[in-house]
Amino acid sequence: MKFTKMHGLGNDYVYVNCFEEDLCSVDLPELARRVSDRHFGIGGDGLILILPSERADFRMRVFNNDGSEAKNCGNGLRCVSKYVYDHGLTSKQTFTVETLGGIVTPIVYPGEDGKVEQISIDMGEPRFERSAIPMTGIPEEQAVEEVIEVEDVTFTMTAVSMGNPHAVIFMDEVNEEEVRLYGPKIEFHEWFPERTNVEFIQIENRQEIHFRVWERGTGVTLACGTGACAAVVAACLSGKTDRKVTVHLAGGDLFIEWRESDNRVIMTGPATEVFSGVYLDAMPRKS
Ligand SMILES: N[C@H](CCC[C@H](N)C(=O)O)C(=O)O
Repeated sequence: MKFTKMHGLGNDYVYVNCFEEDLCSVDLPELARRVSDRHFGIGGDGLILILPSERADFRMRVFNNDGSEAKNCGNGLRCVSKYVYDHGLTSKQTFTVETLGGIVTPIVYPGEDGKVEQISIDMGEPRFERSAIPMTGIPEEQAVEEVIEVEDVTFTMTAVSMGNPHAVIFMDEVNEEEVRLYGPKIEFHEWFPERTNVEFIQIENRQEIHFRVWERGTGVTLACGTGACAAVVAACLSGKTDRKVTVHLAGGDLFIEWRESDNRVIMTGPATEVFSGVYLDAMPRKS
């Protein structure tokens, strides 16, 4: 199986062009687990498929490294957008990509060599209602600056869906130890029947956020695009930032705007193609 290794600010995935590879009979969750293994496989935070779509120009499927399928992936969308333009699957600089969380609209910006350097993606509107996250166990219809408790420790949390679930935790100071300690406990918290991504944010000023993430189905990653969108929406909703914010992630910066005119979230940042290869190990077949 031919693959391409790409990353968005260090959030790295194994990409397969399914216009060329037929994975219809493959056990995709098992393939994601195998190729993501950084010792026995290719290595990555998961597997992303680039597919034809009947509703958009392309379709993206995302599998975390535990094999769970996700409904959206911001860093993945920027890499898919770069891939389809750089590899000639489209000559358009703006197009549509279907995800399980909805259809998004990337705009790619090629550099002097004609290869895409920056990508802006209209990620659509954030959603807060319980049913959209999904969330259970709270009386309110939305969780905005809700107090969430894990093992006698309480946090202030806002839940936002960007097609996938995010629990944004406001911290006075973000540290890696607390991300690793409390991330999984909140990911599996009883309020989130489908688990959740967990963003820990520290407000630097009205235009900057310090950000770390524990991703559902993967754990600590260097960046999370949908999480950065959710973090800006949560911070702005609480009056802590403006609508245009630079998010400082472990792997680099993303620029996020929660546009007042149409309530849509625009994510801008880079994408990198690292190498291509052929995966020679046995392909897991659907049982
Ligand atoms: N772990 C996420 C999927 C990947 C999202 C993240 N890598 C991004 O860039 O948005 C989930 O299960 O919803």
